[in-house]
Amino acid sequence: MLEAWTGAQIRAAEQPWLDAGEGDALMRRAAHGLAGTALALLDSRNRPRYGARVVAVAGSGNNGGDALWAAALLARRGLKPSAILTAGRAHEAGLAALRVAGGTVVRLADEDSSSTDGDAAARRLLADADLVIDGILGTGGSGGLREPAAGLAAHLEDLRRDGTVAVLACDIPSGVDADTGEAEAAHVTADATATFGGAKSGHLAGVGETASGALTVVPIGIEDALPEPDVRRLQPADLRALWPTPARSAQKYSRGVLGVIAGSPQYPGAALLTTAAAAAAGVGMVRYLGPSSVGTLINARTPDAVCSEQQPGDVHVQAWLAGPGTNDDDGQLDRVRAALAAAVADGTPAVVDAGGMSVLPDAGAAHLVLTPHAGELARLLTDRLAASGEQVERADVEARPLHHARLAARITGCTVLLKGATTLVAGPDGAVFSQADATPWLSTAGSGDVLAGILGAVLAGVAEHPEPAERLGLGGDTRWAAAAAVAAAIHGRAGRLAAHDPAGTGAGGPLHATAVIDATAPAVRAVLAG
Ligand SMILES: NC(=O)C1=CN([C@@H]2O[C@H](COP(=O)(O)OP(=O)(O)OC[C@H]3O[C@@H](n4cnc5c(N)ncnc54)[C@H](OP(=O)(O)O)[C@@H]3O)[C@@H](O)[C@H]2O)[C@@H](O)CC1
Ligand SMILES: Nc1ncnc2c1ncn2[C@@H]1O[C@H](COP(=O)(O)OP(=O)(O)O)[C@@H](O)[C@H]1O
Ligand SMILES: [K+]
Repeated sequence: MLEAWTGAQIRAAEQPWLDAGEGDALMRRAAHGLAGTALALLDSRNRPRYGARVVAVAGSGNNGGDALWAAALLARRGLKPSAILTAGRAHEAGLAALRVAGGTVVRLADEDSSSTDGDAAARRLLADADLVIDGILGTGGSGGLREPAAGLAAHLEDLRRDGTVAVLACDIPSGVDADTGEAEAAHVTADATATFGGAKSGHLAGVGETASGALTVVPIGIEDALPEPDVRRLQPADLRALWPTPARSAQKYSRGVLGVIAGSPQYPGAALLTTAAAAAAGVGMVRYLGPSSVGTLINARTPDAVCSEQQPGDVHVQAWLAGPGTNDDDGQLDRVRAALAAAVADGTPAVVDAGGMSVLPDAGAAHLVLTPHAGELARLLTDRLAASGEQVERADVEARPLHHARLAARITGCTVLLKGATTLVAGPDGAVFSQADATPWLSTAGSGDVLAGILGAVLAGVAEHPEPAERLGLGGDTRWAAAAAVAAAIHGRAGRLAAHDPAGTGAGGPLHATAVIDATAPAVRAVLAG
C-alpha cells in the first residue's frame, strides 16, 4: 500500500529529531535521496551524467536547502551544478556547500530590486540545463507561487514541454499544497518527485498528482513515528488480498448475489452494461429487477442474469446496485428508493450511481457507496447545502477534489467514490483512497456504468467476508471505502487493457465500454497472478 500523510503529520514525526538537534542529518539523507533520484532521471532519459548541467532553484526554506545540498552532491558525481535563488535569503549551509562544489549562483530580482541582471542570467542557466531541481517551496509553502518564482516556473514549464530539460521536484512540486494537491496559483510541473519520510496527500490528489510525475519516497529515518495515513493507494498486492476470491467450498450464494436496479425502456444501455460488467467481474449471481422489455435485452447479452419485475423486498441479495439509467416513468426509481431504504435498515451494501443519488435517504451509511463524477458531486453538494445557499460548480470539485469528496462523505454519511483521471474514495469515517490505475481513453459514455457493475460485484463478494480488509488494517467502515478503491483499480486496469496500454504509459488507443467489460476478467486474472 502506498500511504500518504499531510505536511503537518510529517513535520510532527520529524519534530523529535529536530528537538534532538538532528535536523541536519535528516536534511543530508533527504539530499542524498534527491541526488540519487536525479541521476536515475538522467539515466532514464539516456543523458550522460558526466558534465550534465544541474540547476537547483531554491527558495528561502529547508526545501531549498535540500535542493542546494543535492546539487552540491551531484558535483561529486561529475555534474556541473548551479543555483537560482528565488528569495532574498537561502539555506546557508546548503548554499555554502554548493559554492564549495564550484557552483555559480544567481538571484532573481524581487520587488525591491530594480536590476534584472539576475533574471537574464537565470534564464540562461535554465536554457543550458539538463536537469532542474525544484526547491522553491516544500511542505512550508502556502497559497501557490508568488513572483518572481511564478514567472520562472512558467518559463521552466515551456522548456520542460519542449523536452530540453528534465524537472525533478524536491518533496512536492512548488506551489502545490502538500495536504490537498490543490494549486491556488502558479506551480511547478515535474517529470519526477523525490519525497522525504513518506508520500504527501498532495501527491495523490488533484493537480498535485499530475504535477508530481513519477514519485519516489526517500526514507529519512522518521517512518516509525508516522501516524495512520491520511490517504492510501492500493497496490497490486493489496488488490490481490482484497479481491473476493472464491474459497474451495464456495457456491453462488456464498460468493454473493447482486441485485441490480438500472435502466429503463428509454435507457436500457445502463442496465445492459452494469449487469454484464458485474457478471464479468465474477459475482455469484446477478438479479435484475425491472421492466421485462429491459430484462429480455439483458438476457440476450448476459444469459446468466436472472431478470424479473419483482420488488426489492421480494428478493434476498448480498448487495444492491441502484440508479444508472433509471427514471420515474416505469417504477424503477421507486425500486431504487425501496432498495436503498432496505440497505440502510438491514446493512446490505449498495452502489448508488447516477439517478440513484437523487433519491438518497437523508441519513446515509458507510456501506452505501455513491459514485458521482465531478458534475454529479457538484449537484449533490449544492442540493445538500441548499439551506446555506452555497453553490458548488463542477469546476470547484475539479479544482479541490479531495476536499469535496470528503465534504460529501461527511454530509451524506455515505462512502463517496469521486470518478476522474484519479479516482478518490472518501469514507464518512475519514478514510481516503486514491487510485490512478486508469487511462484517459476511459472517458467515454458507459464507462461509469461498467465501474458500477464491477463495484456491485465486489460489494456482493465482500459483504459477508470482512476478514481480508481487517487483515490489512482496513476494517470497520473503512472496508467499504477499500472495496470501492479495489473496484476503481480493476476498472482502470481493465480500461488500460482495452486501450492496449497495460502499463499505463499513455500509449494505446480508443476503447468502447463493452471492451472494458471484456477486459475485466483479464484484469482480475493479471492482478491475482501477480
Ligand atoms: N524539517 C526538517 O528538518 C526537514 C525538512 N525537509 C525539507 O524541508 C521542507 C520544508 O521546509 P520549510 O518548513 O523551511 O518550508 P519551505 O517549504 O522550504 O519554505 C517555506 C518558506 O517559503 C516562504 N513561502 C511560503 N509560501 C510561499 C509562497 N506561496 N511563495 C513564496 N514563498 C513562500 C516562506 O517564507 P516567507 O516568505 O514567509 O519569508 C516560508 O518560510 C520540506 O518540504 C523538505 O523538503 C527535509 O530536508 C527533511 C528534514
Ligand atoms: N481522464 C481520465 N482518465 C482516466 N479515467 C477517466 C478519465 N475521465 C474519466 N475517467 C473514468 O471513466 C469513467 C467515466 O464515468 P462516467 O463519467 O460516470 O461515465 P458514464 O456516465 O458515461 O458512464 C470513470 O470511471 C472515470 O474515473
Ligand atoms: K519543491
